[in-house]
Amino acid sequence: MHLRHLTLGDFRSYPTAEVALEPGVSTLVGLNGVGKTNLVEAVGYLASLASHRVAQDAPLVRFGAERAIVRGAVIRDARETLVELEIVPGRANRARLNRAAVRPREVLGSLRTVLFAPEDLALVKGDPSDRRRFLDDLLVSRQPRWAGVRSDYDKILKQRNALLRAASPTRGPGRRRERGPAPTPETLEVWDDHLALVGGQLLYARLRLLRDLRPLLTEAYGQVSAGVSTANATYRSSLDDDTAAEIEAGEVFSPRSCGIGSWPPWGCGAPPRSIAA
Ligand SMILES: Nc1ncnc2c1ncn2[C@@H]1O[C@H](COP(=O)(O)OP(=O)(O)OP(=O)(O)O)[C@@H](O)[C@H]1O
Repeated sequence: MHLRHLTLGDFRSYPTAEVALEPGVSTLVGLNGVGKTNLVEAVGYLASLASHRVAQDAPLVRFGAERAIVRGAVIRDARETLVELEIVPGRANRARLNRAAVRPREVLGSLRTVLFAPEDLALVKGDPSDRRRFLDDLLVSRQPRWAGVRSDYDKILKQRNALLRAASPTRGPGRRRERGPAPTPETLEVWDDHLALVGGQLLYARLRLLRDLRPLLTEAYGQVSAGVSTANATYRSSLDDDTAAEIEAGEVFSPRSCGIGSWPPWGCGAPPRSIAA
C-alpha cells in the first residue's frame, strides 16, 4: 500500500496543501512548528478517523475556517482509491470513496497506517486505561466487529455507574442527591450481569490479541536491543490466574454464531430501549 498523493484544505495550519509521495521512505524536514506533524496527523486521520493528538475534531480545522478536507490517493495492488473526508466540528464527518458518498466508517481499511509519536510513550508510562484503549483500538482495526462490543461495554458501564450514583445517599461531599427513581438491587444485578458478560467478551479479545502480539513484540524488541535484553507483555487483571486462563482459552465468552459469544443476550436484533438509550 502506498499513499501517492495527499491533499489538504483548511486542515490545521494548511489553507491548502498538495503533497506527492513516492513509494519507500519519505522524510519531512523543517523548522519547529512548521507543520510536519500536521501532515502526519492528516494521514493518520484518513486511516483511522481519529487524531493521535486530540480527542475532538475542532482543533483539526484551521483557525477561522468552518471545515477541513483531507484527501488521499491510495495505491494498493496497482489500483488507486481516492479517499476523502470532510471534517465539520460538531457534525458528522462526510466521506467519499472514489468520489461517491459513503458512510465515514466505510473508508476504514482503505488506507492502513502505523503511527508512532511521542504520545505513544503513554503506552508504557501512562495509566492502564491508555493500554486498554490501545488494545481495543487495535482489536477494532483488526476485526471491526469488536467495535460493537466495545461500545456496548462503555454504555453498560455508564448506565451502571449512573445507577450506583443514584443509589448513594449523597452526591459529592455534603450535598443531598437529587431525587430520582430508587434503584432496586434486582436492577443493579441485571446491569452487573450485562457488565460481566460484555466485559468477559472484551477481556477474551484482549487476551487473545496479546497472545498474538507477544512473539512479534519479543522479536521486534530483540532486533532493536541487539539481543541485549528481551521484552514481554502480559495482561494483569484483577481476576485470579485460573479464571483468566479459562477466559483466554475461550471456555467462557468465546465467539459464537450470532454477534459474538452469547452476547447480546437479547439475540441478534436491536437492543432493548433501556440499553440503546
Ligand atoms: N487549527 C489550527 N489552525 C491553524 N494553525 C494551527 C492549527 N493547529 C495547529 N496549528 C499550527 O500548526 C503549527 C504546529 O504544527 P506541527 O505540530 O505540525 O509542527 P511540527 O513541524 O511538527 O513542529 P515540531 O518540529 O516542533 O514537532 C503551529 O504553528 C500551530 O499554531
